[in-house]
Amino acid sequence: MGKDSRISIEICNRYPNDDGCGVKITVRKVIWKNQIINELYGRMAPVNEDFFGKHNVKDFSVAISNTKNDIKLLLGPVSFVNHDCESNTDFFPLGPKSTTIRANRKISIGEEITTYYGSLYFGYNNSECMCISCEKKKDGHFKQQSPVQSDTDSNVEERDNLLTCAICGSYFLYKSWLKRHITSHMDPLVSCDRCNKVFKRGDSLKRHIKSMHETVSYTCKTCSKSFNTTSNLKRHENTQHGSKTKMTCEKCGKTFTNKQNLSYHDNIKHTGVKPYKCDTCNEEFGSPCYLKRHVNKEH
Ligand SMILES: C[S@@+](CC[C@H](N)C(=O)[O-])C[C@H]1O[C@@H](n2cnc3c(N)ncnc32)[C@H](O)[C@@H]1O
Repeated sequence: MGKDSRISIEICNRYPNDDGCGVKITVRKVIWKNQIINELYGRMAPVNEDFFGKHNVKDFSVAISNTKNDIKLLLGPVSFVNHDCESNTDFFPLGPKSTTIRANRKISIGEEITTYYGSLYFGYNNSECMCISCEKKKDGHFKQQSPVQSDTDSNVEERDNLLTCAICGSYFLYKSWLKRHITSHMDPLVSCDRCNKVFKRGDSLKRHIKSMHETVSYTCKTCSKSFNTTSNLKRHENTQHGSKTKMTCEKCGKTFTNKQNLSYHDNIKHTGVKPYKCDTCNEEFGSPCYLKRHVNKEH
């Protein structure tokens, strides 16, 4: 980092998984709410569930989103930013493969810049998270754990309408979520009888069989090309046969398949107009998608 940089990189011994050579990013000049911290950019490389079979997740700088099917390796300076469940920045995507972060409140000199990796990075519901907010609230890694029981059926405990996993103490609203979670404590269970690929969960195996071995095909009426899912066919029709006229942004030349997406882009990138208001805290956003992301994270 240059002498005039807003941020600096410092040694951080808080997290055992960093093996004594961890770092953190701190602030040297005040960063105001909504300022984009473009020094901390990153490139995202999608990975699939197989990745976890071959690597220890924590060997990498990995950002995991809220669904197990949308996992991205995050590379570049942003990967030095640690996670906090009440982070002072959010990811600010720059395109499908790159991102940076944006302050969600004022960050004062000396404060650490933190962000939110998603709810699965440190175990389900971040039950192993060691961030400062979890420490203060006695949550994550600092939460009192339920005692371990030997019988799987007795690993289900109902408390105040929430279900608790007695192995790791994570809470779940629905029994089906808890059941699925419990399989994550077990060894790989199921294998595909057609190609011997191993999966931790039955629903992953089902998805695999459907996409790899069951050749239902959807045919394009214009060029007769076949696709294994309707969404792939739809994407092909839109991109190859131009069923939708492309809309071009006059200010930067970026194209969109519909007027609405062009208008969201114009709000966010060019005009700063924010027509979508959060009912709970009145914060305003340039697109419904940004508003939805805010509501999911904050409320
Ligand atoms: C994306 S890197 C962040 C930078 C990291 N401190 C370093 O020195 O490379 C993610 C790693 O940082 C550590 N870490 C960051 N935030 C954490 C948290 N809230 N709880 C536990 N470990 C955390 C873990 O070792 C994690 O695998």
